[in-house]
Amino acid sequence: MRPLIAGNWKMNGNQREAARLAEALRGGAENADLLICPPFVHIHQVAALMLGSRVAVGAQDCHAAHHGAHTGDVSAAMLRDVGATHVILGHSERRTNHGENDAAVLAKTEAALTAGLIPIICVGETEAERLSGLADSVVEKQLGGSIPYGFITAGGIVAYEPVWAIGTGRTPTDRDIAAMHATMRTALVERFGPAARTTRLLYGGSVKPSNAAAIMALPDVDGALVGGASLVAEDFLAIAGAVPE
Ligand SMILES: O=C(COP(=O)(O)O)[C@@H](O)CO
Repeated sequence: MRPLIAGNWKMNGNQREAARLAEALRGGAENADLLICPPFVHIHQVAALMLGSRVAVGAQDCHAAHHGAHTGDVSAAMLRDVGATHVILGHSERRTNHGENDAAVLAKTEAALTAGLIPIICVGETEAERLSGLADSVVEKQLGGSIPYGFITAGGIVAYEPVWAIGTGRTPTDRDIAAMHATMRTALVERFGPAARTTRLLYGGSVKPSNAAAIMALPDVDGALVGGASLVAEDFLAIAGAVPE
């Protein structure tokens, strides 16, 4: 399957910086699909700039409700309306800073699917959980609790992001990444059947140009979710360029 390199811009950039970064990515990449996920306030502008390009635009979160009295929140339908096609859900920063649990991620994922957005569900263990030998069971529980039926056929995506690798410059060994992706594939196929063999499984956590080729070559790694390096166009394109042909 064609890999996906997704950039999570997190809470960075003003309008001018967002436009400049988006323009620099407009040409896309040879061997991978590109997705960029700006902050909510830049999605409309960036989606307009990307019209007619091979680069998709997504959001970093959505509310579970379609509309209503939810001060400060944004619905999946609103995101679709301003040009988003994807939404990241259950990122560890949302789970930690906003207390989101698997049930909340499940509800948001259902809302995203209803609105016609492709969800990217993030899962991953803390360092303490890995050191205790709990990484597999933590990720399997997150997958079991946050993925609804309909996710696989809608092209839903899963990102394995060990919490301790996010923004730290540290990554699991290639062997550990491959093992976790195999675990996730098995869990998805057991639950959803053979269709889950083509579900994209992304790796995220300190992906950069220097380690992208090795990570992208691993079995069951179908792309990357990139944070810091996605804010520098040359680095993001270099990561996309590291995808094997
Ligand atoms: O959080 C993520 C990884 O961030 P890095 O800065 O690449 O470690 C992931 O969601 C991409 O944003």
